[in-house]
Amino acid sequence: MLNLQDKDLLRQACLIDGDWIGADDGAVDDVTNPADGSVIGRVPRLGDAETRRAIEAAERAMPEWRGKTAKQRGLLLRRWHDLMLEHQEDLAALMTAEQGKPLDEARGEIGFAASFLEWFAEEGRRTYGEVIPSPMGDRRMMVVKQPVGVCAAITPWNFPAAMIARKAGPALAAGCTIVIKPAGQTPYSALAMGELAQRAGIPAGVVNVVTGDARAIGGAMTASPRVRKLSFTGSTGIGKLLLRQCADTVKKVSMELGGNAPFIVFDDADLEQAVEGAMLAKFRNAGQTCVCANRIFVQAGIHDAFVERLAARVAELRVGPGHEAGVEVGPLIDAAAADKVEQQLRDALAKGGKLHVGGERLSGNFLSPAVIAEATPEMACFSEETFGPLAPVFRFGEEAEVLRLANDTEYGLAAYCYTRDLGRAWRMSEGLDYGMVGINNGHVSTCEAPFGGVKESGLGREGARQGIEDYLEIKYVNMAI
Ligand SMILES: NC(=O)C1=CN([C@@H]2O[C@H](COP(=O)(O)OP(=O)(O)OC[C@H]3O[C@@H](n4cnc5c(N)ncnc54)[C@H](OP(=O)(O)O)[C@@H]3O)[C@@H](O)[C@H]2O)C=CC1
Ligand SMILES: O=C(O)CCCC(=O)O
Repeated sequence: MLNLQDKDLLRQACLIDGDWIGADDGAVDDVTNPADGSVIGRVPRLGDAETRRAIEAAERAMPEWRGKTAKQRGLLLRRWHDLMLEHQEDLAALMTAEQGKPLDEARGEIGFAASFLEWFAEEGRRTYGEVIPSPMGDRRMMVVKQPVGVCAAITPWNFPAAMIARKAGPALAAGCTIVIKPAGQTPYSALAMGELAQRAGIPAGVVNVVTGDARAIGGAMTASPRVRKLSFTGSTGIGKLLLRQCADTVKKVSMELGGNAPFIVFDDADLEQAVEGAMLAKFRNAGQTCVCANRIFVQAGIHDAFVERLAARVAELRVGPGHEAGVEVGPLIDAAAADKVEQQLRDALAKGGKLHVGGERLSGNFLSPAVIAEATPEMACFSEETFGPLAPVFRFGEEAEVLRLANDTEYGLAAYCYTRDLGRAWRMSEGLDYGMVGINNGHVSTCEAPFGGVKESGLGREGARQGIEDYLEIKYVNMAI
């Protein structure tokens, strides 16, 4: 099934210091296709010792890499970007095989991933310092920005390429080197990116990719005083664990963690626009994005029409293996993910939810996308991240009430609001305790904008001009003249 034009993009070894290596003890992990459980291949199961060697390689590569000009680094990043687009079809096929998302979405993600390399190739040239007006006549004071040092990145399976590019792009542009640990379910996209980084001419040791034992690799990364920054995307639980582990060496950290996005539709919203926004915000990547609409709040006056229209649109969604033409919703990443969504569905139905469409466990990891109305805050889907194709609709009355409900969560990543009242749009965007707000728009992610959350959704921002700051240290220089 996996018939790549460029067979060398299927790498089954790890990239350390420019060499493709296996585990010291030869251990490997199977990588399976979530659509049918078939084994795609095997990747090395590295641990502590190999990770420490990767960190040492990254440290050795630092002086030469940071010594290049931002423009020189940018040219190499740009070449990496071009190669990703040149190999978009193969990279998308690899991603669909290991992650399950429809091929069109996978192609889109490769473009999205490459956009971060291009953006930061350019942004690296704009890491300006400043001159401070001195309070003393014989002193000059300035601020310069310098690369933070060796970085470590731990990334999830839901966006196997974009989450790597969003970290490696700014790290490399800033003059840092990096050791990347992709999710166990989706190593091939990461290894193919490593291969393309090499072909782009990025020197050995600047980009290293290690697969294997998450605890051992994460332990080596966080314990090492050589690693000066950790950037993590994944669950809030593992994020907290890594934060604790980073405390001993006081590393800089970026954390992009879970979400529980409210999607709010007021009576005055454009119904069609709101439904289409909900389709995108809820069912993209089978509901497995951290910015997915988790709770859909609809005002009483438009509620029934919205539910009816949403259910009709959801019934049209084509579910199936991602490589089949026309498929819009692929499998969930694994059985545990599908079980979790099913549990939330059962819980909602037991507590009075009304199922309008879907909700069946099809074969394997496939679920038919579901819409439940009459959802209430007592249901698990109100407080837990669903990460799957289940859309619970909550009815509300007043603006103050929905704002309180929307903010009633420990998460604070993305929120969406549909209204044609300009004043309300401002009030809601200011009142929502979230890092990102979509107004009349169900898709906010782009390389030009700062992506990230507040509260337990994380620390720091990725993308945009802010995204490179997390990879830079500020140095203040005071000179007597
Ligand atoms: N914010 C987001 O985008 C994401 C949120 N999630 C949320 O998390 C839930 C569970 O998903 P899951 O895949 O388990 O997410 P995890 O947080 O467990 O995995 C994310 C990454 O962390 C790694 N990891 C896991 N344990 C450790 C550890 N002890 N030390 C260092 N690294 C570690 C994983 O490696 P390995 O794969 O090898 O275990 C993976 O690379 C989802 O259902 C969803 O709710 C999940 C993914 C992305
Ligand atoms: O789930 C994430 O962590 C990234 C979401 C990217 C997107 O919205 O496309």
